[in-house]
Amino acid sequence: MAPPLLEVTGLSCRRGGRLVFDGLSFALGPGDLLALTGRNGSGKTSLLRALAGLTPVHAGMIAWQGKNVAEDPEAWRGRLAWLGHLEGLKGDLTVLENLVFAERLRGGEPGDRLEWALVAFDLNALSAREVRTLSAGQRRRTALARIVLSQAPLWLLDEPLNALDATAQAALRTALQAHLAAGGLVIAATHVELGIPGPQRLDLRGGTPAERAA
Ligand SMILES: Nc1ncnc2c1ncn2[C@@H]1O[C@H](COP(=O)(O)OP(=O)(O)OP(=O)(O)O)[C@@H](O)[C@H]1O
Repeated sequence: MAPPLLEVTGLSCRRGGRLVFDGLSFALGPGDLLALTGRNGSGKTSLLRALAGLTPVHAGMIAWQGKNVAEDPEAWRGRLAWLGHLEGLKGDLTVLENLVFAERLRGGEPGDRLEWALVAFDLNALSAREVRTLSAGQRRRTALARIVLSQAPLWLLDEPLNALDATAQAALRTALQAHLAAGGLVIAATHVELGIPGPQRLDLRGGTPAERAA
């Protein structure tokens, strides 16, 4: 078995003064998919945000290749691609401009992969449209194209199937499987089955250890 790339140990997170989760530990290696499940408010988004460094952790450690990611937040940000409820796209830029902009922010040039990402999420016909004029599903497809372009080893996805039609869901599954087959890692919060064989599962129950044990 490959050694873990990502190790989460004893992670606790408070939001609004309340403990959302406490003492979470798990480890993932190359090609691992972790599905986060749990009721509304159980802490799935909070865990993804904590992993992405967007929400502070109260206790515990996140390590990548054995090194605490808090020691070099910039390097950590470069290793992950984040898809939240809000896509974080620039409304006044076109689909194409958004993808190029995101790649340049990461210090790269999309090159040939740009065409591939546009085709993968059926965005060619929309590439010159300003993102603010797109439907929810079209915006989601643009955000997913940005994720696959990123070449980040760890994808953190919050309800990635939301707003996607059947064709776009199939495109996402293909992209996820290619990423995992190439040794990438995925952590996805989801209320529905992702349709990828053999995910690991972490069922969040929220609250204090005593509440979780009840
Ligand atoms: N910005 C915030 N400030 C204070 N509390 C928050 C904030 N965001 C979320 N919370 C609280 O943190 C807890 C976990 O919320 P979170 O969004 O992580 O749940 P979730 O499992 O992703 O839920 P859902 O399935 O509804 O998306 C909830 O009790 C929620 O009310």
